[in-house]
Amino acid sequence: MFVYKINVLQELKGNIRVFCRVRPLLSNESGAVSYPNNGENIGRGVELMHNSMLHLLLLLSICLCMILANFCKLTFFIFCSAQSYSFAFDKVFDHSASQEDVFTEISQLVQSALDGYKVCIFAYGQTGSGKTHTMMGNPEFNDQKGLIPRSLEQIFQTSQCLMSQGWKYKMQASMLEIYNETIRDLLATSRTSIQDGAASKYNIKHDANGNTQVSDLTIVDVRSINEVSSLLKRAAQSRSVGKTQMNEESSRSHCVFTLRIFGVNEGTDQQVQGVLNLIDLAGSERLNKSGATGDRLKETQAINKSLSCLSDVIFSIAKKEEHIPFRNSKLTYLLQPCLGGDSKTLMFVNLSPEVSSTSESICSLRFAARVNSCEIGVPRRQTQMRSLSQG
Ligand SMILES: Nc1ncnc2c1ncn2[C@@H]1O[C@H](COP(=O)(O)OP(=O)(O)OP(=O)(O)O)[C@@H](O)[C@H]1O
Repeated sequence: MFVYKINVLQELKGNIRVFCRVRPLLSNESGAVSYPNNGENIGRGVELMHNSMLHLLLLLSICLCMILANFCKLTFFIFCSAQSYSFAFDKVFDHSASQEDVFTEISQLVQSALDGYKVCIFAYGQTGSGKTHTMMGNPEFNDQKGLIPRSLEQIFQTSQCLMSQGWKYKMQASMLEIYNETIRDLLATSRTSIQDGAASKYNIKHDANGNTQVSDLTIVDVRSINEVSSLLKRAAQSRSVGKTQMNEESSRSHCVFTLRIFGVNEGTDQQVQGVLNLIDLAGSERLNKSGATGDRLKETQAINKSLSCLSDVIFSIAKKEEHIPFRNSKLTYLLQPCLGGDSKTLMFVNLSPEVSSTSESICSLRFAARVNSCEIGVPRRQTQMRSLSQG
């Protein structure tokens, strides 16, 4: 099949792949991120320089002694005090990477959903680090479109091309957010139904094949990119967004877009069933830095709690523990087939390059390194002959 080579490579690996993206500096603060320019980590490595408080205190006391003993050594100690942290992932995009550059790297992974794989791509990172820019971007402008609109365009274009080989596809879209540990249907037709239904509806269930159903969630048949674009617009208007000290337009929820793809080849009777999950997680943030109070505080606590559950799940998978605490939050339970099943899963870790974000970036990178080391099941194509499924 057309992306056979890539599929085989990913199947052999069985790990969650991680791409890192560093956004450009938005303020005139200086940056703390650099990239290796030689060796095997070109294009894969990222380095952060960090002066921790503990480090500075230690340095100050050493320096005081050094001033008394030998003034010249002071500069040497100041230089040595900044610690460098190096990480390597499957791919690192620096501040100059365009939306198109990023999409080019994932386009074949997206395509494999048409081949019958479950594909899951999610963005993780500190608030304001560029997750929404990476996943959604600004769909109104060609050069600013993010992964979600680009992926959908590609899926529709390719499915059209495959018609000449006998393939016919049916696609269904749904979109939800997890806000304060409650699921909201972003494609529900009125705002009331989004809020009313929250408590009692939307139970998450996984079947034996790892296919996820969320009860009562609106599922829309989509036949063209124009139909999907208007759904994305509708969903964007419903999403919980608020202004924080860290981001003018901060996503206060985890947002999950799902496209189910059913394909049948009229010539060979082969059937495939793929899923594409594209997820923009809410950003982690330090309460003292975000200055959150009232509703924002409650949201921040819910966001941090579910991200901490995600971290617990990743730790358990990495350590190959018998019990993986998927059920501890809605987010981890929803992501169970992507993290513990037979999906092709890719995580973007987004970074803010400012010096003031360094300790948060190091936390994100450590988490990402742990995710990268997780071995999940071998990706599996969902395919069968039409006669078998009918009989
Ligand atoms: N690669 C980039 N190029 C240009 N601007 C960017 C890039 N990444 C992010 N930005 C800008 O940085 C700001 C914050 O980005 P964004 O809203 O995507 O962050 P976020 O991680 O989704 O934050 P939150 O978790 O608070 O929702 C936005 O103004 C966005 O347009």
